[in-house]
Amino acid sequence: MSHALEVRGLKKEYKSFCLDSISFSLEEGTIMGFIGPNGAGKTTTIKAILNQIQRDAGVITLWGKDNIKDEVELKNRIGVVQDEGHFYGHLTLRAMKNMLRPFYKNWNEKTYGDFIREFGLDERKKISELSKGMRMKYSIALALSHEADLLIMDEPTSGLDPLVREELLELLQRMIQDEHKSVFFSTHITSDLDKIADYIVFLSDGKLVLNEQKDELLDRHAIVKGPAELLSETVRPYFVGVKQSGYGFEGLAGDRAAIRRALGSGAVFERPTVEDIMLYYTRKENGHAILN
Ligand SMILES: Nc1ncnc2c1ncn2[C@@H]1O[C@H](COP(=O)(O)OP(=O)(O)OP(=O)(O)O)[C@@H](O)[C@H]1O
Repeated sequence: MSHALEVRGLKKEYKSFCLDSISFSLEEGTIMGFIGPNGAGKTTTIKAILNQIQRDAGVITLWGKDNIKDEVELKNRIGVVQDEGHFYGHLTLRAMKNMLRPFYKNWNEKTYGDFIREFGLDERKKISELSKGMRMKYSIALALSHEADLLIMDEPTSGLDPLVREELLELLQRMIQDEHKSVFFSTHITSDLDKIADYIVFLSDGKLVLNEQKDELLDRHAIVKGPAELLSETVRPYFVGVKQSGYGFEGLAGDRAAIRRALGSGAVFERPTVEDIMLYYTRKENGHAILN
């Protein structure tokens, strides 16, 4: 299996934050969701991959090529969507597109036009006149119009209405039907990942907490509900975190088979969502694994 992206030992230190030697890789033909609470280091990682910030240590390769040394060649193969969007506000959408177009070897004007129509964008408008969602759509239209092999997107679905969000997710799934295309995107909308992600990378406070195939991650864990008396000192270590109420407890266990054996039929076992995983692990990382 070849890798579209490999990040090895990436470090970046700011005054009050440290991206702590993180490593992960993205296989061609797959979608990787990049999650973590505010300030976890997702944007910092994405900026390092795109060589927009200087890293302190580590190696980043795309299809085996160095992201700095081979930057010019690689840029043609990457579609980027970032919140900031490096656009000039005083230009119209058409003028901005005409300015960017010559930088891409495989620019496809028809694909671009189709997206502009599909997203209901008016090319005569100035960039500064766009709403947040429209700006995101414009950014996505540009990123998808030069036959990129890898999309790197920082919260692309934030600001999109539910219908367009759904369309984008479908589009990403269609894109990876071509087994050489891949998608890496950060999001806080974890339900998007339940729908389309193949892999999940989870950062918290600059540290890599989870890096796993989504289905394995969800199969391995279990949401467990039961009466308070079941939650003995012997079973507590099985849990990533537990919430207690007057009626009983709910917790996330990291080993579904083991917790089933330990608790037997007295408890209910459910498949977690990506959101459950993220919430429980975030609390654990913050030292709040047990909530009363
Ligand atoms: N230029 C900078 N100078 C100093 N600190 C920075 C700089 N850029 C980011 N940071 C800090 O790095 C940390 C990680 O920020 P980052 O934007 O990567 O997080 P994130 O996971 O993308 O968060 P969010 O979900 O809120 O977008 C934060 O504590 C932030 O304040």
